[in-house]
Amino acid sequence: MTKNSPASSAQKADPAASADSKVKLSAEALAARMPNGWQGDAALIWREWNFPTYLDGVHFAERVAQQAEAVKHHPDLLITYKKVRVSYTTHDAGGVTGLDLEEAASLDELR
Ligand SMILES: C[C@H](O)[C@H](O)[C@H]1CNC2=NC(N)=NC(=O)C2=N1
Repeated sequence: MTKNSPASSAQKADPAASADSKVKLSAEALAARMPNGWQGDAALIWREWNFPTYLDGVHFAERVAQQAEAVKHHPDLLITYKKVRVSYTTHDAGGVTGLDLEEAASLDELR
């Protein structure tokens, strides 16, 4: 691929397409690439957000779910009072992949 060639249509259409969702990351690779604010291990990564109201958390979870459906990569969502925990793993790979990291890093803008 030459330097100036445009990204493939698949990458433009589906940003998650660029992240490898097939290969489970090693613990070392994961430690080096863990997105800010996230924690976990090679099996699963998670992060919690606090909200002023319960419904603010529910609406955040809805935005996360909408994005998940768009990219066909679905986190677990635990909605509790004024708090939401999002957990990512790639079921098809048996653990955390680059796609999980990419999706996790993107959620701050949905807050
Ligand atoms: C066909 C469909 O895209 C796949 O089953 C997707 C759905 N959402 C998914 N979400 C997650 N977290 N892991 C997967 O392996 C996965 N696979």
